[in-house]
Amino acid sequence: YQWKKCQKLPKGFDIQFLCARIYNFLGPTPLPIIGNFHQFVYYGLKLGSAVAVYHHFEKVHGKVFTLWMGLLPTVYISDYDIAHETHIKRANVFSKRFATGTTQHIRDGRGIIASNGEFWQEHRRFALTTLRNFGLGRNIMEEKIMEEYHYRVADYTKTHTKNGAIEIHAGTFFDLLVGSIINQLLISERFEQDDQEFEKIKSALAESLENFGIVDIFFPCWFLETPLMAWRQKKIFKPFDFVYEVSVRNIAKRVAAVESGDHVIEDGGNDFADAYLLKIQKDQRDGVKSTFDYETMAIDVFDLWQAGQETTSTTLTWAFACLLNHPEVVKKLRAELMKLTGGNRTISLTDRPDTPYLNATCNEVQRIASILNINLFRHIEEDTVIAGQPLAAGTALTTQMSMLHTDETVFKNATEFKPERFLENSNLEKTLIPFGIGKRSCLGESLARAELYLILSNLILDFDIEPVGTVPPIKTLNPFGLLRRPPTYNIRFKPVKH
Ligand code: HEM
Repeated sequence: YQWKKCQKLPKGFDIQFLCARIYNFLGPTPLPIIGNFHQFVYYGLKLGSAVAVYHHFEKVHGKVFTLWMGLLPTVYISDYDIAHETHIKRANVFSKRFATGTTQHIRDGRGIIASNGEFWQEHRRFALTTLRNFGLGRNIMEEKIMEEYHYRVADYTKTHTKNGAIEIHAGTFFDLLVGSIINQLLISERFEQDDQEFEKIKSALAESLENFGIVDIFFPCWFLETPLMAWRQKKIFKPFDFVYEVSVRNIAKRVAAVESGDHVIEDGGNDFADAYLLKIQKDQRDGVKSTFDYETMAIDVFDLWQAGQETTSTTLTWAFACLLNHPEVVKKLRAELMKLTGGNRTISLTDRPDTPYLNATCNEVQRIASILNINLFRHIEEDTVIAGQPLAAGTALTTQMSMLHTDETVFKNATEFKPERFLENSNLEKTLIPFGIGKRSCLGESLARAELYLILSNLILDFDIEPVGTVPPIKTLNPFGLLRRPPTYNIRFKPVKH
């Protein structure tokens, strides 16, 4: 690895310079075969979370350090300017997804999250254009979100009212609401409270994501699929298999409905599935070699559903855990929203310029939630230099948002939930990157931002909130998992009489 770097040193580098920088660049000293796994486990047990372990290595080795995951060097960036320089200014080198392990199970290089090259470009562009055509970033999106919001609140009012207030499990409420929004966009279907399939999808995803860890990211997929790893497959693969099965079934149902004439696609269609079928038909008509077929359609839908459901629902569950702990924030929010609406109308996306405190609260929620303990990795295909340090081809690299968002030099008292910090320092927003950075950043950012803004604000405008039982701690349930799960709690929504 070192030899390879020496052979292709960029202009201006010499061996002495390289040696001087090597300790800083390499991070903790790795052992043969296992790399830094043992240090990761040791500090993990000592410090209690993946993010704390990363911060420990950052303190010793700087804002760019390497951990060897077995034989693979993985580089971590925890500085916004370096992240910007690499992911945006030099996007051509830093935009390839590192996708081995479980991400390739089912996908096999397809879908949007784990694909690369032309396939990724085509499918990402298609998904973005299609979602935009169906309203992403426009009024239609707001209408769809608010329709689901009103439906879900009315539904729970009917079934879960106790002493004049709705009492619910927060996670389930946001799961159903957000799951229905993305499902409406994809296949025009809403989930209902007693939907057994939805329950199964949710518990399957929760099981997978709770158990998903370093082994599943870095070990090659073929190895994870061997009988030796059967214990892991049951926990990680099986639940994903079920979610994919549902996607395949939904696509088959739509195709059958179109063929039988029960579903007619008019004017570009009503949802993502319609648009995809039109694209398949068009490519067939034009006789072009196409990567759009029923199988890739099921994988794209599987990717969008997974990426769009769990992330946003998790963030909203974090949001209300924070708000239950901070009634003073709720009071300020209510005052801002009442001043704007007089209690006579709902909050709309066009209110954004007039809701500085709400905007700051959404930012602070995303910072505290930092829903990925471990961000997705990029794959470096050529020798390069980053922050003055040589980097060999074959390295996996990531900007670790969970570290950036808890950097005490940027966000003082980082564990404290304090929306005011974004009002006191307008530069802070720039360093908040919950959706990632660069070409591979989140495809659903504008949808997710709209959901967070509209759902959070309208719930605060319409209801007083109280915990059922004790106030949930602002603490994750799985400090080492990929997705940083929020606490589980029940919440009471008491309608406000305006
Ligand atoms: C609060 C909600 C959300 C958060 C915090 C979030 C965060 C992220 C992050 C951090 C990434 C990886 C970025 C990187 O590699 O640098 C990502 C990728 C992605 N997200 Fe989201 N996301 C959210 C909601 C959504 C929604 C609603 C959708 C779908 C409509 C979506 C679809 C995707 C897709 C398809 C990718 C892969 C993009 C690619 O590889 O080109 N996300 N998201």
